Amino acid sequence: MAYPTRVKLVDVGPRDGLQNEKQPVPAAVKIELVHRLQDAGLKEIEVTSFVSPKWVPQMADNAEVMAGIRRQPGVRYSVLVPNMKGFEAALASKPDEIVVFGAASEAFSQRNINCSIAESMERFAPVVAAARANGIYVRGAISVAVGCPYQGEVSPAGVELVARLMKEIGVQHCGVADTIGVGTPRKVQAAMEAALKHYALDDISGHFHDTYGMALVNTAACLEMGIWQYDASVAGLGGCPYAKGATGNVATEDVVYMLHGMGIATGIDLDKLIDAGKYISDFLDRKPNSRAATAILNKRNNEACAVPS
Ligand SMILES: CC(C)(COP(=O)([O-])OP(=O)([O-])OC[C@H]1O[C@@H](n2cnc3c(N)ncnc32)[C@H](O)[C@@H]1OP(=O)([O-])[O-])[C@@H](O)C(=O)NCCC(=O)NCCSC(=O)C[C@@](C)(O)CC(=O)[O-]
Repeated sequence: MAYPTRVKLVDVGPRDGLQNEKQPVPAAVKIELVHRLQDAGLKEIEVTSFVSPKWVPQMADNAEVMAGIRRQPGVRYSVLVPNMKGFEAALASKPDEIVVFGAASEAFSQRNINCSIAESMERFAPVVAAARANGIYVRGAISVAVGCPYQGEVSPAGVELVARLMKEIGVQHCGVADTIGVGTPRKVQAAMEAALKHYALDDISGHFHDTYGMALVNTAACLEMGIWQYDASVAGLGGCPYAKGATGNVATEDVVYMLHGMGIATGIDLDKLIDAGKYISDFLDRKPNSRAATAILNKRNNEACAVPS
């Protein structure tokens, strides 16, 4: 299949990226990050999650962050929701999209959302119905689609099962997530093929963490299948609090650099995106975890230091 000519990237940095940070990140900083991402051309931003603050304290300011965003026409703002309590709170903040998140392994489902896969679907079903009744689009995320920190290998059959269950309860989009970044191209393609048994190509996305440095090559493998929607996190922020040892998501800057180099449009201004990544990295007192951002920031510094002849 030919590569897509255009790719949609969802920046999950404000949510997936920051949820695991130990230091408090003020709502104002999260809001500024969202503003910088939309100014860089991101058309979908995963802003926060309406989960239990006892489980993920960093997202406790969800309503404040959603209320503080200067919404830009054409940009979609999504939030994670695990149950009806979360949905009711999220609804008041007017998201364009909600994300219900299940897992392809029983062990991860228990650790992450404290219930079995079957129970998670029972919880999600009324959430999905209520969201759709309110005109809110529903994405589903299938975590640990190629490997689980508690179970080990995850088979494509596990992904297919969760994709089928999500489809049956009315989830409109299926995100296939390599939560701990253990996937390699053929394994990731097999997980995608499993999801494709229940979702159309246009309703599937990839979400890759970069623990083993495989996220870009896995993205390229999915591009070969025609998959044109991906999550990524500015400055490579992130990690799931219930997937110890996993590093951040693939850096949005690296994905944009690769796609533009392949002649694939994203609508994103790489320089502005790098500035957004530097903004949040400076706040967190670290360097952006992006090879492309590091190279371009070094180039900028060298140019600034160059002595005119
Ligand atoms: C799902 C629960 C809530 C079940 O947690 P539980 O303890 O089984 O829930 P419960 O219904 O028994 O309620 C216990 C307490 O939590 C409260 N509660 C219950 N629900 C909510 C809510 N929505 N918002 C706020 N509070 C809530 C509830 O009111 C009660 O409060 P208490 O009476 O003790 O004071 C919990 O396990 C949880 O919050 N888990 C979230 C874990 C999480 O956010 N993980 C990271 C996101 S997933 C991810 O990062 C992966 C992804 C998507 O990026 C893709 C990938 O890479 O894999």
